[in-house]
Amino acid sequence: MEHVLEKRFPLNAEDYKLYEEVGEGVSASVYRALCVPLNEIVAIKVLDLEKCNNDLDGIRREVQTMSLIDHPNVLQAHCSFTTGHNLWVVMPYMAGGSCLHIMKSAYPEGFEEPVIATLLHEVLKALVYLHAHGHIHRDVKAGNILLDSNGAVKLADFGVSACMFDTGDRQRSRNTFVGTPCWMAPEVMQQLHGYDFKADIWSFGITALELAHGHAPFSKYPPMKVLLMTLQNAPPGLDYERDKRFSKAFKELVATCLVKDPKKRPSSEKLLKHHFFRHARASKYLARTILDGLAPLGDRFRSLKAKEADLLVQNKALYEDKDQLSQVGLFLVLCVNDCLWHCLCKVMFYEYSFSLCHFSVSLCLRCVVLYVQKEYIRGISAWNFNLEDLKSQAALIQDDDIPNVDEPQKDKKEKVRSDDFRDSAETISSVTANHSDDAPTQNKEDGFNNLQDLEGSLASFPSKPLQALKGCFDMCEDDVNNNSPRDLDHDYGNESSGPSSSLQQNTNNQQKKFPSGSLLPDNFLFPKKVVTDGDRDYLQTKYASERNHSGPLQYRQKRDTNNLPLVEDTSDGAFVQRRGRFKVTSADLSPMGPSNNASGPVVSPTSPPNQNFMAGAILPSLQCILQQNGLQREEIIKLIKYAEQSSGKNAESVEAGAVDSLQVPATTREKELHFQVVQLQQSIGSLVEELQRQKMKNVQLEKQLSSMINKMEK
Ligand SMILES: Nc1ncnc2c1ncn2[C@@H]1O[C@H](COP(=O)(O)OP(=O)(O)OP(=O)(O)O)[C@@H](O)[C@H]1O
Repeated sequence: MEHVLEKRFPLNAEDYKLYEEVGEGVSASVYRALCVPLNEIVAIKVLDLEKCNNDLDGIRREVQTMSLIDHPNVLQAHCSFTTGHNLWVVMPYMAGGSCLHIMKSAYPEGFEEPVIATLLHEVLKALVYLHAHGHIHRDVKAGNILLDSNGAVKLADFGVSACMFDTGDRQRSRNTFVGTPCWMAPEVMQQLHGYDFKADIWSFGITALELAHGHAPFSKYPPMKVLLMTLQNAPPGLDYERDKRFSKAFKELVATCLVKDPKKRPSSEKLLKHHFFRHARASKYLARTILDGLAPLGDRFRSLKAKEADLLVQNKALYEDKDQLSQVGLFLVLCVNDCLWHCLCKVMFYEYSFSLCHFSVSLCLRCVVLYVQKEYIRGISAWNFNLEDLKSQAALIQDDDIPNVDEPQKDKKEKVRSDDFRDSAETISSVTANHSDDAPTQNKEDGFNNLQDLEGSLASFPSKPLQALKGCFDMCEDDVNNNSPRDLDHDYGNESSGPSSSLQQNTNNQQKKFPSGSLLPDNFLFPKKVVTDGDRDYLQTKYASERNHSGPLQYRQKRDTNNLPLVEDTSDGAFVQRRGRFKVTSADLSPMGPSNNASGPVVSPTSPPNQNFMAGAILPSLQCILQQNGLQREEIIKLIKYAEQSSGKNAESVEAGAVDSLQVPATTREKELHFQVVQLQQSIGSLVEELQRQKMKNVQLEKQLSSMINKMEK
């Protein structure tokens, strides 16, 4: 055990000399510094309290936790004090930096297995210690695993940790929706029964995959999609084919951690005995292998930051160009004849046929384009999305991985080239739940397609589901309560110390600061280039660091530079492009229209060849607009169903009514739906309140019961 506290670090800013910046997180910048009286190099995390005033509770928790813990694998704070409006947390300087930064600098494809085993072993020891002392870390990820120059590994960042021994309001924080989406356990997202230490085991499993691949599963997707994918899909894992370089033991370890039912996950203590850790070496091994030859941390940090800043500039320019391009595209498409539109409609909006088909039948092209434009704008305001966020969410998500990167494990024989974001319904022949016997067979076509599942998932959120989702994952119950019609604190004596920020505040903060995972802000567009790998063309990120190595609250937006189609496989089925729920085949894109659709309108073969190009420019925009609209429509139907059910009406007639209501003219329909949504929000609000009240009663009753049992036992 280290006994650094005995050294008595001074509590005065003048006793420290700040050197270069070595890290940046959502809430803080970290500097290398010299503690002058002790002549010791330290790291100082500087938090601007004025900027963090919505999360003082989190900061207090972090500082408290960091000063009380004492384990060689947990980053302990030497001391902390305020200076001006800043809080300084003085801690040991970890000269190797975080595993994430090491990967970004030198191992973009991830580490070798012995390195991973060694890292994970050390991290697991930290978790065993934390769990034994009642702490849930809640943000285990490569960005929070720090290495010292001698290879020592420490788990850092207790900003969102929680204590299992907390009671009252602090206990409620265990039901809080915090963490980083890609690493977040399903039960943390679901908010059904709260969660415990096992949430860290899930994040540990995701971290294992992150260390193996250089990025976490789903890291390229926006948070909302990550949530849905985590909840709906079979857990991610190491792929039998793609991850051949990894041992069976490693695959098993990952599979053991990534089981959806937390009860079926092992405890950290049990996991420590897993045979995979027989491969673990002493931490010095890390110094020899991954740290050797690396530039000093400050330099690495600076160059990563510069590289990402460059990308930001490039992509901003590209994005602006692209905006202009799509305006031109819109104009051009307006000039294209209806015939082409009908063809495209069939191709692109095939899956929306139930509600959108009539556009292609009865509306002219100009109306369609105007309609989708209007819907797009309406969509933004209707759900009160931040425009940039919405653009990101709607961004055409492209698989920049070699196929099956993060695909859930499947039985080798039954493995189809399915992926939630790759597959269309017809390509899915079977998907077996992987190691998790509770993981149901999934509809993996798209994270949004299974209405029932989605409904279930969303219904389980503590407050307005969409708001919970778009709250960017750092929302606590207080935020929720602030949005409910009545203040729960009134009923339950809240010490009101929790964050009281609105979602908007969170979003704003997030735009100002960049999480540790990345040195860049949100809403940042990444270019991809088409590269050729053997006989397969695919879009590749320009830099490995383009992925969403996000800290809490962050996600990355990805777009190709020029809307080039993602060529996944030009052989069977000739998939040219698959984005979200859409699938476009090369046949579909042919001027003859989709060959397998006899009823589909046919484009004149004499159509000018540049029509496809023009259409290509506009298709992606239309795709995302319609995707958003489709989602919103589904949400509205669900909300209507939900409210009607809760007021005792017949669900079937509601659904019929909801669908019928989609057929009436847009303005009337909008008004009606809007009214119903307001009503629904109100009734959901009161249901949530009631649920919370019952939960609290339950907790109190449980406490009374256990104290009675205790008394009786005595
Ligand atoms: N003691 C340390 N020594 C060296 N580098 C550090 C140290 N502590 C933190 N860092 C670097 O600074 C980055 C940000 O620190 P930290 O994670 O504590 O900030 P944060 O705002 O809580 O970040 P986030 O919540 O985004 O993970 C880390 O990812 C790491 O690269």
